[in-house]
Amino acid sequence: MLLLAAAFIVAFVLLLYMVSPLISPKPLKLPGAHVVVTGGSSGIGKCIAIECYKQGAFITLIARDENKLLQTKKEIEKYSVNDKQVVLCISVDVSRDYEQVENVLKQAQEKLGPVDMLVNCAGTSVTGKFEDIEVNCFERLMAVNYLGSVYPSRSVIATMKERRMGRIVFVSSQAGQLGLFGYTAYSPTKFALRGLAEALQMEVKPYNIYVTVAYPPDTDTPGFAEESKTKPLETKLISETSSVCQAEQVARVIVKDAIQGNFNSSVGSDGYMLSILTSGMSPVTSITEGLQQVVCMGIFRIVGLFYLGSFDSIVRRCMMQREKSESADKTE
Ligand SMILES: NC(=O)C1=CN([C@@H]2O[C@H](COP(=O)(O)OP(=O)(O)OC[C@H]3O[C@@H](n4cnc5c(N)ncnc54)[C@H](OP(=O)(O)O)[C@@H]3O)[C@@H](O)[C@H]2O)C=CC1
Ligand SMILES: CCCCCCCCCCCCCCCC(=O)[C@@H](N)CO
Repeated sequence: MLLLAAAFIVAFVLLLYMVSPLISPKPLKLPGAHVVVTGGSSGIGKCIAIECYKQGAFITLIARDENKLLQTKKEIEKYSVNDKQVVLCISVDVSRDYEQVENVLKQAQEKLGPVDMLVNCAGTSVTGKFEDIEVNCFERLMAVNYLGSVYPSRSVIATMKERRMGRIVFVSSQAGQLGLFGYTAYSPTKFALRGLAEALQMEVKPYNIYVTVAYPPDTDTPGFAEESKTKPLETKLISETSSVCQAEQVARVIVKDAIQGNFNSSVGSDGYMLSILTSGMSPVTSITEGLQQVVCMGIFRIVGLFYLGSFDSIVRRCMMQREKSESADKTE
């Protein structure tokens, strides 16, 4: 009886593998492709642009600061693999005005052809206690991190559907998979990208367009350095649970997953566990991935509960420390 059950499971898994080409997309060919990277003038976005350029792509960089854009263009051009490659720079705020974003993307497509891959990486972060964060920060972060990904994506999707091909990448964050002390303004903007990505993927899959959501851990970038200046102690201590990654490494993983059309992109062992644990009703792009989720989810929840316990104790310790030093101040 047991043997029969085992044989049945093996046969079922084999069957799944036989149909797996049906759900696994064909890899995108980067040589000669047009890749647009918002936030391409710094940090993770810059490294994604370099990674694609090294593989023969034509690049459009989008960000606000023109000087930073030009400087990055020069830096990227050092990695050219043929003399036809172009790096185009566009200075625009991705979160201000939809028409403007649509216009500049039209111009970019006139120059470098239709967009094969759009990487939404422009983003920013503010940390602090809920009551200490200015109300307009909640609006600004939602505008830049969320709407700033909606606008460029909406601008290129019609052409991608016509061509029956394309890749759209959203750069979320580990803070888009779980909420942590200090991230009340930032986390929701990154969670929002996941909802957008799931709904959009269901719409565009029949058109052979694949959506990737990347969840990087803390990564050594100018943006991270800026964020660290005002980070609450709790957030720092909790984040130290996982180590800081290099932007080059994060970019390599994101580009690889986007080319393959993987819905999920994570880095490191914490990233792996978090992605399995929070896979919910997100689409799968390989049988192996689905099986890993089914088998590991329960175990990772147990691991996760220990993490949550340690985070709670960090927060409690910091609170008691603060109260102690405050009462010491008063008695002085
Ligand atoms: N570094 C980290 O620890 C992590 C980062 N992330 C996410 O990765 C992305 C990149 O982060 P990181 O490399 O650290 O960021 P950086 O601050 O180093 O770079 C941000 C880039 O986005 C551009 N940008 C910011 N706002 C706008 C805007 N309104 N319109 C157009 N461009 C804009 C910036 O250029 P300019 O200012 O000139 O416009 C710059 O090119 C962000 O979405 C971030 O949330 C996720 C997880 C971890
Ligand atoms: C089984 C479950 C394992 C859970 C492990 C959890 C580890 C939590 C560490 C979270 C670090 C927060 C990253 C935010 C990065 C970010 O987006 C900003 N730095 C942007 O500037």
